Amino acid sequence: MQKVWLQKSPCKIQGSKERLIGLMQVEEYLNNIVKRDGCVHLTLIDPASQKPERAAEIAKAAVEGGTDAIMIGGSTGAMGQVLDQTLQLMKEQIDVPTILFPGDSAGVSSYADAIFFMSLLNSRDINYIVTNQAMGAPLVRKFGIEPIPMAYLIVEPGGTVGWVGDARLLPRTKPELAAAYALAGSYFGMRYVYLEAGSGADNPVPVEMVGAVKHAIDKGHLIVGGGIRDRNAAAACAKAGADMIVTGTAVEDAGDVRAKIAEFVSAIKS
Ligand SMILES: CC(C)=CCC/C(C)=C/CC/C(C)=C/CC/C(C)=C/COP(=O)(O)OP(=O)(O)O
Ligand SMILES: O=P(O)(O)OC[C@@H](O)CO
Ligand SMILES: [Mg+2]
Repeated sequence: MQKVWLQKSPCKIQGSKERLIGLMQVEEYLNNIVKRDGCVHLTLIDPASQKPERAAEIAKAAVEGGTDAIMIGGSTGAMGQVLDQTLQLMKEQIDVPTILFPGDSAGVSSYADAIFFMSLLNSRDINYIVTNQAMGAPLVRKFGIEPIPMAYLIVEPGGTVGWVGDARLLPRTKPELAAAYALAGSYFGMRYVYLEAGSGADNPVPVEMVGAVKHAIDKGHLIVGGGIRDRNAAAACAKAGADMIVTGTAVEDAGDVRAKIAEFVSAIKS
């Protein structure tokens, strides 16, 4: 596919350096792939898990395997310089968008193209609902990063991110609760919903829940992640209504990153 997000004319954003991409363009790029292929594949890379050079290699192999964009973030570990360096090296190797997936305002880097500007709607902690976002928002503006408004919902078991984000975990057997939160997010104007089982979860979000949430948000876009390890799990989520699939651990653990990504990509794209 032509890289629509790179074709746009340069756009000057107040207070930031000139960038090749402007507001809305990564979101359009992703949405166009959903229209074209039925589903997007996103590779999650945690900058704290390896050296920047290795992260750039993984990103390159992921793009060769057919991933559509790179998400970068982690719920624990250092960000700052490591995040900046990781993104800088990645940008030399890849030609797909880089999207921040931040745990707090320290996860905002000027070297990314976009940010999932998310609120953890089922958190008990105001910091994860709005305070971290308020601390990060001026940086997003200053750096000229494209914010993509997103409702982040954590489902049992929730993993590290469930604990860090103090989530009142959505029960796996209650798709209607997840759908209610997703609907609330869409009424707040969030165009994306992310259903998260937690990185490394034994099982992904149940397909019944994926279907119920997709039905509730209608034209909104649904991202599903956590515990997706093989083509069957990825295909089941896509078939149930996920517009985008995230894989992190399976890619980190893969001997052959390119082949592992190709497995996911062929499973989810029509
Ligand atoms: C928009 C801004 C500036 C901040 C958002 C702040 C929010 C809502 C954070 C949600 C909670 C959180 C800690 C999210 C981290 C996102 C993430 C990278 C999860 C994946 O991390 P894991 O892989 O589960 O955890 P490890 O990093 O421990 O591997
Ligand atoms: O590491 P995995 O299990 O693929 O999970 C990815 C993502 O949903 C975590 O935020
Ligand atoms: Mg992780």
